Amino acid sequence: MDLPHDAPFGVHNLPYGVFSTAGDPRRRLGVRYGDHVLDAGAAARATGAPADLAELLAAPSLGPLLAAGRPAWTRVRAALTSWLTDERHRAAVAPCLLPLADTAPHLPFEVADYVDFYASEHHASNVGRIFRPGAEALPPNWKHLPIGYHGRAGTVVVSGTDVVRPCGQRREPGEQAPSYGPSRRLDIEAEVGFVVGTPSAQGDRVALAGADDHVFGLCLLNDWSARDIQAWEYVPLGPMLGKSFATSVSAWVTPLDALRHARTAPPPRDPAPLPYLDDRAEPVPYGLDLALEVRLNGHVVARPPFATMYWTYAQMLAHLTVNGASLRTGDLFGSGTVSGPGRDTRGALIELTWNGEEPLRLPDGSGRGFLEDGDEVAVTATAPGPDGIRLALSEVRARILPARP
Ligand SMILES: O=C(O)/C=C/C(=O)CC(=O)CC(=O)O
Ligand SMILES: [Ca+2]
Ligand SMILES: [Mg+2]
Repeated sequence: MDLPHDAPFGVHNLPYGVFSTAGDPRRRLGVRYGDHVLDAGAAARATGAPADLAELLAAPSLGPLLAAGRPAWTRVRAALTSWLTDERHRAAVAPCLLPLADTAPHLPFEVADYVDFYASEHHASNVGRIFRPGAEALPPNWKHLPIGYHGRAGTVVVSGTDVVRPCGQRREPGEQAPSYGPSRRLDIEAEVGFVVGTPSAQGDRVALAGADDHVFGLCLLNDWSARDIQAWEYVPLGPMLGKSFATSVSAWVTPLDALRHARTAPPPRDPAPLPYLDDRAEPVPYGLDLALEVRLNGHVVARPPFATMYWTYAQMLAHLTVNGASLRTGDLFGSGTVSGPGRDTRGALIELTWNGEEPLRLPDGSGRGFLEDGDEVAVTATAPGPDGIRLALSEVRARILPARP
């Protein structure tokens, strides 16, 4: 099957996922190729791939490939490229390409630990002003370390899974006591999620230059946030039930190897961070020029630029492990909401509508401060590829269902 050279999910991209079909409910590893999915295990068998590669690709999850480490990632990617482009393999591989529309996506890997950072200066400043009026927009530690919190790995769901409006305690301004009920301020957070492959030993630290030995790739992530539950519960220990009810990730994980052309210098840091976070002398820049788009009911409401993120994934990983905490295969860390400087580049409704005070107008004439039942949110992104082409990151999309009675 031939795809144009500049296809967004063409041979320069090759994101990984797990799928099944109506006719075959077994979970299988797939590689997205245009509007098709390559059944990777079947392709390995059809092409007579080396036994170790074939075994990694025959797994029902990305886990074994993630754990196999960077040399295996490189070999598998080279093999996939050759199977999809080399005349010798095309006839054998053709039956392994299934229409994407005939496949059902599953969570591509078992999420081990989930951490969410807070790495956009614009986002942190905006929510600081909203949540803490009268105080400094950024807390005093913000420019010295990538702030984050440990989230709930078990509620990470794959794109397309509906999200039920959470219930919880909330206290609105002016109310004396909290009440229990459905969140009235249900929000999105458009983020990039980084997937850890190679584990690290407890006690070890991962230096900036080690990040690419551990990080396999990335997905798009929506950290659903119930702002009313959050605001009441999170002082002083941080997010809990306001964010733990669901976090959505895209079905396809883009390998870091596909994003070589998206590498860019992060913004200048002032003050200079401590040496373990100081990336000024690093040979490769760890910033990534990803252009995100957020759609609400099909209508673009924001275009957040990932290149403006203050902290990079290498700094987040260095910070995560600087106390000797170990990494496990399948660890997922979110960048934090991606917001740029402009109003229409903000990755959360709380910023786009300034806490609901300035509702968005949708083309159907309705307004939105926060999400309504039935709303559908999709986050997509593109990145520079070779020869000026743009690669696509797979979308993360979900619809809001009413709270359970
Ligand atoms: O500043 C606060 O009090 C709250 C911030 C957030 O809710 C953002 C968060 O979860 C981290 C992020 O996505 O940037
Ligand atoms: Ca978040
Ligand atoms: Mg969440």
